[in-house]
Amino acid sequence: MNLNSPLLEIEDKSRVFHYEDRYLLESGEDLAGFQIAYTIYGNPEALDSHVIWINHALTGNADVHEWWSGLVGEDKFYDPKQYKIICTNLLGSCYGSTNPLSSNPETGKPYFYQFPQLTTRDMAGALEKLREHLGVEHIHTLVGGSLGGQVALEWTYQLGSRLDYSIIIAANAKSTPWIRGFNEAQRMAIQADCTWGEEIAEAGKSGLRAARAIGMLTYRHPDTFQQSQDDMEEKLDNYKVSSYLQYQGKKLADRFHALSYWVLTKAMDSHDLGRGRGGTERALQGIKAKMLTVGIDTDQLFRKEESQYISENCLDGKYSEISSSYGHDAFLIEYEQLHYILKSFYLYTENGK
Ligand SMILES: CC(=O)SCCNC(=O)CCNC(=O)[C@H](O)C(C)(C)COP(=O)(O)OP(=O)(O)OC[C@H]1O[C@@H](n2cnc3c(N)ncnc32)[C@H](O)[C@@H]1OP(=O)(O)O
Ligand SMILES: N[C@@H](CCO)C(=O)O
Repeated sequence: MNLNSPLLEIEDKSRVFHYEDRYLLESGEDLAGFQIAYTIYGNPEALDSHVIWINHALTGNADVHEWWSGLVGEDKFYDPKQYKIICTNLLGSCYGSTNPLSSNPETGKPYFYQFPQLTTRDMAGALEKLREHLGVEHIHTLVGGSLGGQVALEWTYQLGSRLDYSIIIAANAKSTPWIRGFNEAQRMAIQADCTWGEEIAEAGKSGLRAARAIGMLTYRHPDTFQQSQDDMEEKLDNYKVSSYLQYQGKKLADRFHALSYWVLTKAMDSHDLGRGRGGTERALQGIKAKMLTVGIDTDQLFRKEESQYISENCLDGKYSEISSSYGHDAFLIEYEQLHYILKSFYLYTENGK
């Protein structure tokens, strides 16, 4: 098959996978089945050796060619003419996968606050169920950033030799007290919303605005704000950065649910590749895939040393760095550097691209 044929039909399909059995979670609780929304972008006939699986970050969705448009798309680095590109909406998120607003099959009503705790391991396990359902025997590359990187690392461990390349960007092997602290502060903002506790879809919406504003401070860097949010005129109130954070808070609260935000930040807190596996170093040594970790020099949330730690402890690990004034979110923005880093990695490992 000529994967580069101009006649090749490129499918861009959003689908939903239904897992009907009981899904046991790390907490000991379970879900009475779940669904995962996913997109397959590219050649549906592509061989398993051409499957690229990409995870989104905290508030992303399955439409990877939209939120990572600089890297995924026709004539981009991950080109659907060449690859079968799969992206899911992670379990717990509100873009089509089972989340706290989904109907609980056992009660016929939304879970709301009864939704069980998820861990990154549970989220990776759900991806594994989808892989089995799709009959994908082998994955060429698994990529993820931030929360998506944590889930990707968990799944990398579980996939063993079914995976060739794992690319973990701005993430870590175990959540730090710093990350958990910021997540707790954001959940406190949600809890302070007087609608929190009500069984309505909009519960915690104002709190979510404040939570996103706190989050933005960790996704950017002081230099980003100095460059774009400094006030030129002398003033005593109504600063530019205030309007920026208000805007960002509203923008997220208008497209996301506080209940999902709660569950996903809790999952991020739970992340620990080494739990029950003799610690992170031992778990990392058990990874079979060729590993690239990418740190960001200005990341204040997931420090670059946490990415370095992963590659240093894997049997076949390489580290690269994005230099950016943008901070943590640089992995969603600095396409040119990512292109160079990815290309170098595949060339370095010889058998890849
Ligand atoms: C359905 C979905 O949308 S989900 C999929 C998309 N989202 C994801 O995948 C999540 C990951 N993506 C992201 O987090 C972001 O999109 C990023 C990091 C890639 C880019 O962040 P942005 O918010 O676009 O960039 P930035 O921080 O520069 O802010 C720019 C926005 O703030 C506005 N803004 C900038 N300064 C100010 C200010 N002082 N006051 C008010 N608004 C301001 C800009 O007008 C712009 O608005 P817009 O988003 O409506 O165009
Ligand atoms: N900006 C990212 C969060 C951190 O990766 C998102 O909204 O998904």
